[in-house]
Amino acid sequence: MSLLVPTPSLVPAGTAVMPPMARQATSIDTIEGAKRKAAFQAVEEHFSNDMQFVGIGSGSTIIYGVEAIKAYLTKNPPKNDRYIFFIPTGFQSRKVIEQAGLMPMAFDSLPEKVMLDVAFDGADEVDDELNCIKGGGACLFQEKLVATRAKKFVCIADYRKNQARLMTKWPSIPIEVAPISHATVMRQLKLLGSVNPVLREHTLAKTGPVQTDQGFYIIDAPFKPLLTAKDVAEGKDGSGVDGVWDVHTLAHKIKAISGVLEVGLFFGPTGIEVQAAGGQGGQKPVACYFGNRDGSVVVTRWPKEA
Ligand SMILES: O=C[C@H](O)[C@H](O)[C@H](O)COP(=O)(O)O
Repeated sequence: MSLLVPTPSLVPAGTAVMPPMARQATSIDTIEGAKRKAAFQAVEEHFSNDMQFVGIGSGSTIIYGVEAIKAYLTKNPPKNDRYIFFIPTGFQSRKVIEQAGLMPMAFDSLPEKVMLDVAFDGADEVDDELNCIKGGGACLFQEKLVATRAKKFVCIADYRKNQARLMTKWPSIPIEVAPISHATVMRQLKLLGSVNPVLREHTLAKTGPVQTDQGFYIIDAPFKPLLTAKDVAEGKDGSGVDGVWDVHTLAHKIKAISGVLEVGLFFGPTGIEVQAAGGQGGQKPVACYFGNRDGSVVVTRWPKEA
């Protein structure tokens, strides 16, 4: 049976509004099963009951991540009734944590020196170097804050998200902007080579632009497929000539536009190195778990195994 990808019941209506081209007809059972399988494997390999602070991302896939954490903790409760605190990346994420009976802690309540033991999240597309596009559900800013604060970031997705380069199947880069600046940011994005950036609106157009948890807007900016660091090392030009960019250069260019709060490109170092790098790109995952149609899970790790 071929149906539209469902809005998960835990996602408040109007929150997870995907860019138009992402709404593809697909088999619900297969995709949801693939995501769930990937989530359980990711949690099995990266979560344990002696952790103290755990980041929880947003979207439909992370719901299975929380289900897997809950299942693990039911079998293996933390010793001495100790709490594990789960740091959400937005409203939906907090609801998912609460509904699982886990203990949320606001990002800005974290003790100053604390690093999260791990942060789990989904992605819209992941390339060969584990750079990610995120923000399909309009949650990229808090996701980047939380990922940047984690000792390791682990991504959970399905096979559709696994591409050699970003912008292969996913149509656009989500960019969170201050409402007053949206028109000027769109003009600047066109100058960078984005052919038709659009202000994301609710499906019901009369309700206006989608607003993020910060009350900001999202612009979805299409670009040509983005070059990886390997492409650049091999001599390909990612400086924007003919609208061809590499991930790092484009992310920095967009972030520098006045009015941009955050760009939905996660790149840069992994783990604790991120702090030294100032957290510019968020961080990319140390591993991404892609659930497949046949029930298998492909794991890509960074740095790549030899
Ligand atoms: O803004 C939303 C987040 O970046 C999500 O993690 C991303 O869109 C993936 O969502 P889903 O798991 O629903 O595909």
